[in-house]
Amino acid sequence: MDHLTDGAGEGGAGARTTLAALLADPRFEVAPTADVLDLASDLPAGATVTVTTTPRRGVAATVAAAEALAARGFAAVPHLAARSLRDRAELAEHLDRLAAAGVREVFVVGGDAREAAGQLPDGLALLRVMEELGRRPPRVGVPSYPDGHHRIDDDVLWADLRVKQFHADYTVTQLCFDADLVGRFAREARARGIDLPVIAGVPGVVDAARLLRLSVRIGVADAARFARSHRGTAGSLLRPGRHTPDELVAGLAAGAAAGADLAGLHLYTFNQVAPTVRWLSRARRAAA
Ligand SMILES: NC(=O)C1=CN([C@@H]2O[C@H](COP(=O)(O)OP(=O)(O)OC[C@H]3O[C@@H](n4cnc5c(N)ncnc54)[C@H](O)[C@@H]3O)[C@@H](O)[C@H]2O)C=CC1
Ligand SMILES: Nc1nc(=O)c2c([nH]1)NC[C@@H]1CN(c3ccc(C(=O)N[C@@H](CCC(=O)O)C(=O)O)cc3)CN21
Repeated sequence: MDHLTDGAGEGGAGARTTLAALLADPRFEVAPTADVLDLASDLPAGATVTVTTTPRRGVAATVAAAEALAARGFAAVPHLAARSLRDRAELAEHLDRLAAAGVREVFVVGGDAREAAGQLPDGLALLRVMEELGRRPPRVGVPSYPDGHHRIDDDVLWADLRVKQFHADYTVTQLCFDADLVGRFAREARARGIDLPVIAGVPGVVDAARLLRLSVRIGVADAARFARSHRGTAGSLLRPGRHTPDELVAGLAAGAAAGADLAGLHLYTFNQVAPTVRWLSRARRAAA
C-alpha cells in the first residue's frame, strides 16, 4: 500500500475511505523492555513491530528483542542507531544475526547518543556501510521531521533525506501532533524531488503525563506544548488522562484525501500496547 488516496475523491467520502485505509495495517513501535514479548501478545498475529534503540540499552538489546519477536511470527523491524555502534564488524554481526532470524527490514537512525561510539557518525554512514558490507536487508526505513529537529537545521535534514532516499525504501515521520504539518511535509518532500513513501508516525493511546515526559526526552516537547494550547488538532493531548490519536488520525486522513501522499501509519505505542490495540479496533469499526 504505497498510496492511500487511489480511487478516493476529495471531501468527506474520500476522507472516510482514506481513514479506513490508514487504519488497515499500521506498524507498532515498542521499546525492548524485559516484558516486550508479553506486550506483543496483545498485537494482531503477524503484525509489523518496530523495536527502538536507546543509548542506555544499546543495539544488542534491540537485535535480541527483534529475534524473539520474529520467532513469534511478527515482522520485526529493529532500529539500528549509528552512534551506538562501535564499528563495521559490530554492525555486520548484528545484520548476520538478524538475517538468520528471518528479519528482512531495519530502520536506520543516527541515534540519541551525543557522541558517536565509533566509526558511524550518522544514519547515512550506516546506510552506506550496510551496502558496502553486502548485508543490506531487503527493506530499509529512515526517519523524517515534519516539525523540524531541535538540534538539526531544516536545510541539513532536507539535504540528508534527499541522499538517504537512494538507500532507503520509506520514511517514518517523527512524533508530531499537527496533522497539517505532516501533510505539508509530504507535499514539500515531493516538491523537493523526494519520492520515498511517507508513513505518518503518531502516538498511540498513552497516559498524558508519560507522553509529555517522553516527548521531552526525544526532543519534541515544544511540539507537545503547542498541541496542548491548540484545541482542534490534538486538543486531548496533555489534558489529564489519556491521549488518544483520533483527531490526529482523522486530520491525516483528510489531508491524504486532499492530496497529501501518505503511505500508512506508524503507531508510537510507548509500550502501552494493549490500550493502543483496543483503540485501533474501535477506530476501525467507526471508520468502516
Ligand atoms: N524520527 C524517529 O523516529 C527517530 C528519531 N531519532 C533521533 O533523531 C535524531 C536524528 O536522527 P537521524 O534522522 O537518523 O539523523 P542522522 O544521524 O542521519 O543525522 C542527520 C543529519 O544531521 C546531522 N546531525 C545529527 N545529529 C546532530 C546534532 N546533534 N547537531 C547537529 N547536526 C546533527 C548529521 O550529521 C546529519 O547530517 C537522532 O537524535 C535520532 O536518534 C531516533 C529514533 C527514531
Ligand atoms: N530522538 C528520538 N529518539 C527516539 O528514540 C525516538 C524518537 N526520537 N522518536 C520516536 C520514537 C519514540 N521513541 C521511544 C521513546 C521512549 C520509549 C519508552 O517506552 N521508554 C521507556 C523506557 C524504555 C526502556 O527502558 O528502554 C520509558 O519509560 O521511558 C519508547 C519509544 C523512540 N523514538
